Amino acid sequence: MRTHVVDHPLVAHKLTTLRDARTDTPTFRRLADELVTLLAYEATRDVRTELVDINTPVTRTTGVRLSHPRPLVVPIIRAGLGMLDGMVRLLPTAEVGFLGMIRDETTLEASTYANRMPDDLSGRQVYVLDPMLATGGTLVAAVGELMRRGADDVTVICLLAAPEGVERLEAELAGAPVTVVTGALDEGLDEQGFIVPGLGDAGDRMYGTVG
Ligand SMILES: O=P(O)(O)OC[C@H]1O[C@H](OP(=O)(O)OP(=O)(O)O)[C@H](O)[C@@H]1O
Ligand SMILES: O=c1cc[nH]c(=O)[nH]1
Ligand SMILES: [Mg+2]
Repeated sequence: MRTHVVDHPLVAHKLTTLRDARTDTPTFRRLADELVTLLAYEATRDVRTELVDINTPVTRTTGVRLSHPRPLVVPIIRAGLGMLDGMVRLLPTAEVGFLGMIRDETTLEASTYANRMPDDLSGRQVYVLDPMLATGGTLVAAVGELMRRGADDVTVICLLAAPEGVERLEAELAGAPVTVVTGALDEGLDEQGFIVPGLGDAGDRMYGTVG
């Protein structure tokens, strides 16, 4: 597994406002959307392309276009849904699959309550969207489900990651073809499993719910 922390002043600037407890829900959503396009720029560096001949108004030339099979984008419901529009704006031909997952706030165990994805993911580039990589339980389970369906090229895009979560993914997905792209690697987790300094509960802040 490979981890890439995107070191860019615009990412740091937007993350700072996202973290700020005073940031309201509409602004939080807008910033998450903007951040995913910046992170996706880095995460799609190896997206598969093919050569294509076109005519410009001046001459014939060879360019590139996204190739088949189409990439698959998988937001982890709920909070990951807030990253979907920004991602498909960059990859308009992508197919979208869905995983609904919730972390038990006491045991910190992740469970899946919705699963709507293509059966065969072999040969597909898969981009998983989840703003928070905390203990890593959610993403270990999500990537495991993708690999059971034959996925062999998975990129996870997170807004924030904790070192504990990255280490768990490295341990449990050792040797798996997985890349994690994150806007920041934070200090760690608190006793409730929240990322520190973090931004609180991403889903609640994204959708205006409490608890
Ligand atoms: O790395 P982990 O310790 O598993 O925690 C990370 C998960 O927790 C949050 O989801 P949550 O369970 O709060 O669901 P929500 O998106 O519906 O709020 C977050 O969006 C991740 O999916
Ligand atoms: O800090 C955290 C950890 C898990 N899930 C969140 O939404 N925030
Ligand atoms: Mg939540």
